[in-house]
Amino acid sequence: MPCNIVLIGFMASGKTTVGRLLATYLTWEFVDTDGEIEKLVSSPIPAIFAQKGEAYFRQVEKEIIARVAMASRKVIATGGGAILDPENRARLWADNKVVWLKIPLDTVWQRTAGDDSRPLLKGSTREQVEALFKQREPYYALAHLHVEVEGKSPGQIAQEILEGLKVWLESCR
Ligand SMILES: Nc1ncnc2c1ncn2[C@@H]1O[C@H](COP(=O)(O)OP(=O)(O)O)[C@@H](O)[C@H]1O
Ligand SMILES: O=C(O)C1=C[C@@H](OP(=O)(O)O)[C@@H](O)[C@H](O)C1
Ligand SMILES: [Mg+2]
Repeated sequence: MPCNIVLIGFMASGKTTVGRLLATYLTWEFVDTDGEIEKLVSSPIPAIFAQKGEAYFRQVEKEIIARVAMASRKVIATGGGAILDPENRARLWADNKVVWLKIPLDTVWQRTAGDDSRPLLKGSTREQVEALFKQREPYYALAHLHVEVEGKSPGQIAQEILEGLKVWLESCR
């Protein structure tokens, strides 16, 4: 029976950072779908986008999600665009708890200034990123638990997730 916590949210909301910490608190395994993609393709994300394109990246992302969503007692950090695909959503939501790390767009911008690791931010204007943000928000809002990240440390956010999922977590022990 899958019993995973899935972190979703816009780029730089802290899915990877908070997910890793949350997994240590729970003594569960941590999986980052972007990390799994990089391992499978043996290439960093910017190189995958540059050499093979976004469509290829999404195809590999989908394969990885099909695999990890069936795991058990794992904290799964997704990439910010993973929830756009309806099959990904069906797999991530099935028997798992999905948590939205909700970040203001201004904070995304501050956190990623000078960071070249996210091709969709690097190659886009602020207006384009804002459009992506608004397009994705209704899908993030489908999460079981919404956590505002602004002004909180990764540890505080991880604690808030533990508190919010307390009853469900009892059934996963
Ligand atoms: N709660 C937080 N407060 C301040 N900085 C954070 C917080 N969470 C993450 N960060 C920083 O923001 C950046 C993006 O975090 P990351 O975990 O990679 O986000 P995501 O996986 O959602 O893209 C990193 O530099 C990370 O250290
Ligand atoms: O939002 C997106 O479409 C993407 C988010 C990235 O992950 P993070 O959300 O961890 O930055 C990574 O999957 C890729 O660059 C595409
Ligand atoms: Mg990440």
